[in-house]
Amino acid sequence: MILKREFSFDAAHYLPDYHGKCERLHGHTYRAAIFVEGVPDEEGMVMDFVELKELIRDKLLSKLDHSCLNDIIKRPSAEYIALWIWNEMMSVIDDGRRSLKYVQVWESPDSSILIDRGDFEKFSDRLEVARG
Ligand SMILES: Nc1nc2c(c(=O)[nH]1)N=C([C@H](O)[C@H](O)COP(=O)(O)OP(=O)(O)OP(=O)(O)O)CN2
Ligand SMILES: [Zn+2]
Repeated sequence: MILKREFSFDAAHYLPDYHGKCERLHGHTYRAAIFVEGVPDEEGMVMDFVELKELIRDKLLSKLDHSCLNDIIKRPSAEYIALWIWNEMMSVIDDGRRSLKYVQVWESPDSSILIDRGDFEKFSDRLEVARG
């Protein structure tokens, strides 16, 4: 079974080296979704939605909401934001019985990226995290 929790955050960003309006600082109300695959436990749950909500708040929203994403990720395209979210969440989701299945990030209601484990393994080395 695949469980999903969606959430949103407001953030500013600009795309370095992009030739067009997005190279200038601007903002989005991003939407994102975490998909967890697993089997129901003795309580009948793949994962407790309350636990997932708290992990999203502590691991993601505390850093992303009302941030400038370029302070966190050097090239904050939706693609790289999804890789960053995967990197933050995989260790707290994966426990042998359940695992992170997909991360989806919407930059606008009509534009989103969906990544899976294979994408993370292939492209995580391209993720440049801003430091300091
Ligand atoms: N594959 C990607 N393409 C683009 C990304 C991205 O993350 N991945 N990001 C951008 C910019 O961030 C840009 O802000 C998005 O612009 P747009 O799609 O035009 O969205 P708007 O909501 O600003 O659209 P309006 O029509 O201006 O309201 C570009 N490409
Ligand atoms: Zn943008």
